[in-house]
Amino acid sequence: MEFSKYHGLGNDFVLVDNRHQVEPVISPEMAVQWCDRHFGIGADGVIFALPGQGGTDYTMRIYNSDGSEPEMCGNGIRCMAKFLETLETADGKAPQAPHTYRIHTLAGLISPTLQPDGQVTVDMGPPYLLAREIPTTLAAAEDKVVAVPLTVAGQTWDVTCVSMGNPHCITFVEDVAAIALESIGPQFEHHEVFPQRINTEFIQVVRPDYLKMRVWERGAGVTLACGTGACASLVAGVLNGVCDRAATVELPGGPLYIEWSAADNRVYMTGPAELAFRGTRA
Ligand SMILES: N[C@@H](CCC[C@H](N)C(=O)O)C(=O)O
Repeated sequence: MEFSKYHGLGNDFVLVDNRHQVEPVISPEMAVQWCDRHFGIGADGVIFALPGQGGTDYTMRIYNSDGSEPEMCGNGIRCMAKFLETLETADGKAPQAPHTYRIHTLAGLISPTLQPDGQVTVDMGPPYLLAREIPTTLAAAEDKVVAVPLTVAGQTWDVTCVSMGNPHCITFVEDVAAIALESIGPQFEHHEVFPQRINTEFIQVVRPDYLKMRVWERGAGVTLACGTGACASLVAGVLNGVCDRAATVELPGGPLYIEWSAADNRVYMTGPAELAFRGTRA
């Protein structure tokens, strides 16, 4: 089976041309094998470019490296836009930048735009802020979860929860480098207050327009970048009054530019996506 390996700031994915059928061509169990960095191709997830639904151009589905299926992936959808550009070019229908794709995801319609400079800007839709939308039991169902105390590993953290279609728990800290992500991350991910598990971001506010972030991803562990996490963190920063509505979010793999528009309440993410290599998997 042919595949392409892409990454967005080191958050890496195996991309599969699945345009001929509506179900992913490999199972979640096979995705776990493909993602294995010693015995497989090595990736944070496997992404399938499927036929569109409900008037969209394409559908994106993704399996995390543990085989679970998240609703959305910000770095992944930038990679998918680049992958589609290559597939369409091979079909003799090369899109001219700026070009916007309408992509159906489990988080609804998401629209990435290929920019003339090679970057991809994604209309990530509105953030979801109510406890029932995250979901979490940290607050009453119709309340927002902003700077709510949560005890993890014997320490109390003031957390803010935001869904970008997938769930995120954000904590603002003095120094992101001091966080023991490998040990604390899994304890957030599997905490009983998060019935669908959670992605966990630690944020250091360098300036109101410049945030540093480290992430523990649900189903993937420590990754070099998380697009939905950067969007959720910017929204959390605004809700806590510690950052501007537009900011650069510096991740271990590099920077993303994020804006939460006051005009339309939607979050916009701009960043790179690169082909690493193509291959064939038996
Ligand atoms: N790395 C992604 C998010 C992938 C899904 C996440 N692990 C989850 O389970 O929600 C991104 O760039 O957004």
